[in-house]
Amino acid sequence: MATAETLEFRAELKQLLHLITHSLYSDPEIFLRELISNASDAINKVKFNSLANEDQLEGNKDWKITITPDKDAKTLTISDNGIGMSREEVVDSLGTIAKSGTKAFLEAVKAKQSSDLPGLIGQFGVGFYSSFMVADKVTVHTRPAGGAALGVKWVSDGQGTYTIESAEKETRGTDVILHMKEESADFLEAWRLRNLVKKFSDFIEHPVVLVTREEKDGKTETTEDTLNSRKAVWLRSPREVTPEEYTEFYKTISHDHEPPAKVLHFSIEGKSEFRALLFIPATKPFSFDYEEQKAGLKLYVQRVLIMDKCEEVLPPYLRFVKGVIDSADLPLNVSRELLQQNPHLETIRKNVVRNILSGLEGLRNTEYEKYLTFYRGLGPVLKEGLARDWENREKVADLLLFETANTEPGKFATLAEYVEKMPAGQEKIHYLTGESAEQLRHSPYLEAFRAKGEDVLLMTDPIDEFTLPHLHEYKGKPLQAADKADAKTDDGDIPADVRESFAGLLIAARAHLPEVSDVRLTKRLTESASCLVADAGGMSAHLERILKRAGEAAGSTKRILELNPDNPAVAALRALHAKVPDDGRVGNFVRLFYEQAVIAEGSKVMDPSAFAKRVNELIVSTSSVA
Ligand SMILES: Nc1ncnc2c1ncn2[C@@H]1O[C@H](COP(=O)(O)OP(=O)(O)OP(=O)(O)O)[C@@H](O)[C@H]1O
Repeated sequence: MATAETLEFRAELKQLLHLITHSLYSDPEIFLRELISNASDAINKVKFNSLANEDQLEGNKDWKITITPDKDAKTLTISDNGIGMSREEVVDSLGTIAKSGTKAFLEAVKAKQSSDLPGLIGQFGVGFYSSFMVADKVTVHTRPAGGAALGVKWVSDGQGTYTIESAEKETRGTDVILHMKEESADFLEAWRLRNLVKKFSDFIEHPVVLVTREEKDGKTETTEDTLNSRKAVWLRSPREVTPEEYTEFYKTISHDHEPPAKVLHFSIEGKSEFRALLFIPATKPFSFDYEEQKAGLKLYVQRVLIMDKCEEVLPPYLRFVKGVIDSADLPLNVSRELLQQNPHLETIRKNVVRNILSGLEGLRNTEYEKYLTFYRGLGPVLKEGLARDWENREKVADLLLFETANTEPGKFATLAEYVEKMPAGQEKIHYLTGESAEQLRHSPYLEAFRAKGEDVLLMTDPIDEFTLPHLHEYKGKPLQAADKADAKTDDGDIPADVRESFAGLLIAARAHLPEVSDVRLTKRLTESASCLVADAGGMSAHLERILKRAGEAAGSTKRILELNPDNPAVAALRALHAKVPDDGRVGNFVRLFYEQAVIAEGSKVMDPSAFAKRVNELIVSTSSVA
């Protein structure tokens, strides 16, 4: 049998423990919520396993989580008769940290001011390790089903190493023994524990029992007192549940430190019966950028937890939603494969999606500021639905917000509002993508639309380039990129004589500019001299920049240079070319029109010093005083 071994925590865990033990955590009391939640999960796991193999229970199914304070020994013990852990599981679970984004999270923490740290760590959710906020030593004594000899003891002071040794344990399950720090001694008071369980863990479905011992007449009297009301929140009537109870439940399942923006609590009856309790977060959780986020809800079948993250009931673009589904119809011993084919699941999923989307709509209509905060963080995730949820894409589109050429900076319009304000004769929804709304507002592409009184959506999320094309149209109006070729705004309306007079210049310009696929006249511009447009099916300049930044070999697609024949500079160049076709300046000036257009679309000119030289030559040639 293996004896005591001292092992090192994995590097990331060491750093995390360092942060925790240096009391950067604002809320040490949450350790109790985390440990009770782990104990409850452990009971759910063995309960689930026993569906297939009752031997696992070893006759021990009087489900219970006990909290035992011992003021003399200064310990607080949280015990469960759950699944327990084998030696390997202890090393895997308590010596390493499984969260995928821990490294990135720690990098981010390093870059922040120390005053921001408590909030950040709280949001990341440190689970078991939060014990070290209140204890200077933690002992875990645990064993899985299979007999006392499988017992294992894990001990650590959270400083970098832990020891692990075999230690017989009579009953299956886990004892977590916290050796409390001096300043955390008040967590050994019964009243304190009572209040905390009521506050954090009232809804835990298994009894949370406070065990106190008192010396009376030379004898030790033990009292057991169940502290929680054990009513699963989702099974209660929404009228009976207080906002605080919802919030505490949400915090337990999400690790979020803020209350949710919206609670959706509903039940469906009929062919498929189920209850759902879903939460929409107030902001993008900090961990969203650092951990892989899988969509999923807790799936209960008749109050037994079947799956902690059932992906089948929630599409990936709604992965920010947390919550519970409790179904009456699914079989208890369902496997993931069988589950996928179960028709009830499809009904659940459809209902869940419909309720979330209308919940978001309700939030937008009644609590706009809250919606805005949610949307600023999670709008880009929601937008994935345009591409991924064909059936609901118009509903997703209803929820989107855009700045437009006409909105005040920082204010938004919905697509429905945009369409409502479209003047008679406007057939398409125009949009322009780029880095910032401010930059786009100055774009020459807006000129002709402005002149016609038509508005343009300004899209600044990188994901817009990928998701918007999937929408195709909204309320029967096709979407059209303002910087892409469109028959309406192209040179069709230009009088034949104007075209004829420019023909020579256009031929010369094409010869001077191998980087464009064509040079032509346009009605798109009313003030500027030139702009670049992509072919109808081509890639916009913005998308090309995004792909290049992401290291994708996008290559450069050639765009079309459009010249505004009414612009005085373009007209002057036409006159110069008509008079002296081989004047050396023609090539330079054509290139300047091209470079202006490159700058206007938000890209960089290839050779800035040559550009400056051309401008300077122009200044010299036109500044001579007669
Ligand atoms: N009481 C327990 N019984 C059995 N296993 C446990 C117990 N407590 C912790 N574990 C194991 O240790 C792992 C790590 O626990 P920890 O609280 O750090 O994270 P978690 O519970 O997996 O994640 P989260 O806190 O985000 O829910 C758990 O996933 C579980 O496998």
